[in-house]
Amino acid sequence: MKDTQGLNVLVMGVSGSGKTTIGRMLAQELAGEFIDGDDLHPQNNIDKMRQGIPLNDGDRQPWLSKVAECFATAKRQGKIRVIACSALKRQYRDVLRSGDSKLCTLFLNPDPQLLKKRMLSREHFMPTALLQSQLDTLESPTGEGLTFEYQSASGDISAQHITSAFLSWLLEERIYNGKQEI
Ligand SMILES: Nc1ncnc2c1ncn2[C@@H]1O[C@H](COP(=O)(O)OP(=O)(O)OP(=O)(O)O)[C@@H](O)[C@H]1O
Ligand SMILES: O=C(O)[C@H](O)[C@@H](O)[C@H](O)[C@H](O)CO
Repeated sequence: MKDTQGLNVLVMGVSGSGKTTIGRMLAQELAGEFIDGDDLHPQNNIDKMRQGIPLNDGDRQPWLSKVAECFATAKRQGKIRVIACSALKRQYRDVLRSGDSKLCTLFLNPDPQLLKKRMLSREHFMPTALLQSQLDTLESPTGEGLTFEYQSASGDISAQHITSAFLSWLLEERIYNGKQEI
């Protein structure tokens, strides 16, 4: 066992997949810090999405660098940090892993109908019309290291249940035991 405490978790998925809800819960359970990646977007990215225009690689690049830097800082300081960030493509996640090569990922992957229902019933800058472009852009992280996927295709599963399943996975995989890196 290492004597340094520290863990970085990426909670990823398309819009409405539950990143903020579950990321916040997870950070609380881990007694760590939560950052919503949406708060790190430059204003022009928010404006673009608000207008119903999907972001492109160039728009996301400075934003991903910021998120990677947040992971790198936590790593240096031995902190526990959970960041909600869509991280839709493999190349985006590679940028994030440049901040911490041992980054753990929770991939939230609900059924598109459920996503649509959730997005229609909330107040948010992201229009529901952008959901399809999010789904089209998504490259599954399955098979990438230190990744746990939660697919709730058969219906809504509580955020608490998903959070607990991820915490159990961290323990089973001997990644983190609630006190320190294993
Ligand atoms: N497991 C869940 N069960 C039921 N409702 C959920 C669950 N997770 C999230 N929600 C609800 O779905 C909506 C979207 O969740 P949330 O904002 O956490 O998603 P998000 O991935 O952060 O979205 P975005 O990236 O668009 O900000 C919210 O209204 C939230 O309360
Ligand atoms: O990469 C992207 O296209 C963005 O990060 C979006 O995913 C939104 O920020 C988020 O979902 C807010 O609804």
